[in-house]
Amino acid sequence: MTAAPPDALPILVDGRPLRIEDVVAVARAEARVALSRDPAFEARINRGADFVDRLIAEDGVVYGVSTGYGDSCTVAIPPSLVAELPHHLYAYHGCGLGRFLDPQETRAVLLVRLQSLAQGVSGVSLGLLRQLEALLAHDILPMIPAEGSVGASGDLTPLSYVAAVLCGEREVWHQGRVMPAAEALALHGLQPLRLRPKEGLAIMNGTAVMTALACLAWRRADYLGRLATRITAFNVLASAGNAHHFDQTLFSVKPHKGQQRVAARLRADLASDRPPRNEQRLQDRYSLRCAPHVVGVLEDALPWLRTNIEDELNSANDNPIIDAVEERVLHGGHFYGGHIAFAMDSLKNAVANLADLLDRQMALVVDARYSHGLPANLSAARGERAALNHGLKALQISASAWTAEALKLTMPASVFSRSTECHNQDKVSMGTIAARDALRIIDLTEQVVVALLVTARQGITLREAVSGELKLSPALAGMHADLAARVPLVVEDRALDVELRGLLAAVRAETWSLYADA
Ligand SMILES: N[C@@H](Cc1ccc(O)cc1)C(=O)O
Repeated sequence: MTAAPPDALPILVDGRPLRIEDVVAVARAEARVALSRDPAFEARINRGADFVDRLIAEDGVVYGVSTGYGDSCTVAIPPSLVAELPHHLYAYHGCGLGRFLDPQETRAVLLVRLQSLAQGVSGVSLGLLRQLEALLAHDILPMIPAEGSVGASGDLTPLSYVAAVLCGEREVWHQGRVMPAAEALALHGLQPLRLRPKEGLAIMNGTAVMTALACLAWRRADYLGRLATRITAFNVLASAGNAHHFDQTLFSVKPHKGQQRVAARLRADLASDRPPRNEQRLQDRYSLRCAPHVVGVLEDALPWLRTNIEDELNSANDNPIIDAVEERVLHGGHFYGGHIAFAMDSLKNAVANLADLLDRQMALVVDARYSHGLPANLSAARGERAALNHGLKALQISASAWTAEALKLTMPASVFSRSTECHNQDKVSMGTIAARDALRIIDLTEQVVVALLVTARQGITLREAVSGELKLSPALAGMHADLAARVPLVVEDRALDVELRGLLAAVRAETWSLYADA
């Protein structure tokens, strides 16, 4: 993937709120970023940086500007060395390890940091904002190691890689390869920055990495909730289940709005109207009957998760905050990512529960004891070849492995706060770890989802073979036909991994439009 096309929609950064969708569009290179050229905006930014300059000249001492950082704030830096200080900040934080953020994640980080600095209270120059804009415009992506942030004092270590690249140091991903940052800047006629006194802290002392990852996780979780709902509908039909578990009156007495929406989606998919006075089969197992109660937890959480994520996205999450209007320096802890930590720990739980729900549904549908007439392992082989073929047996085992791994990762990260940095940072959020866990759980849940898409493709066809043609709603018929085109019916045993990877790519691309209700 490369930079957004020049005619892509611009997302204006001028200090006004952005939404998760804006971050996702920039991450996916579907939109480009335009920093405001409005003179009032530019004046507001310059005023902050000018105030910091004046303050140093007039007062001599400003935390993090003419002192050491954090616990070292009692150390005064000699005036002749102050200019070197911000470069030391990113230099000694260059100790990140682990995987590198991928291009989508990195673009999201750049935009999220730009959005925070554009609030105009971080005391940075317009030149710094423009350099961030230029990295996005030319798709010059700092190689950012994912590990090494405690998520308070923000994402100091990973963001040191952004600071260094702005100054022409360390490495970037550009034009399909890793290259020195200086080379990439030169290719586009960009000058490395020389950071002004407060600018190292302003770039690094914030929550941009965890917030960027949270935006991407939220979007994928939203789609997973929809997929889990659609897959439940397929499994109800494949296993000759009871569509009336999702009855409107039934859900009118349980007022969770998201849960009601999931039930309504299932009603629409199953084209079910009023249940008869007495059902032939009274109650299906919980993984089918309680699907709205499981998917609904995510559905009801998504709006408040959005609020938390977007409030962080639109915040000045830096320290100190520079109030150039009242001419004050406000020392606080806005780099503390507690809301993102809690949001991501919660999202982990809700998404892993989707994996668990779907894994249990698959266990029912592949088991001839519970599937009401479907062949064992959903094998389509007939006659003497039936003995030879094992259908989806291994796929169900794999789905259980992916589910177990997702569930294992739901341990909250935010409760593992440690006192660090000589007890200055004695309570920290671990929000970046929570966000990374959330993404991993989402990866695993997407894998469970594609196993279930193969199950749905197989299960619906085999139900029709057993019970005659099903009257599928147009949405289900269309999606089943699409799945059938992607995955030929499994009759003779075959390796499914290539098809599964194809389905994974389709999930990541949000290929199927699912539910226009919200
Ligand atoms: N985040 C700390 C500053 C800090 C920066 C870098 C460090 O290595 C340590 C601490 C504060 O604002 O109080």
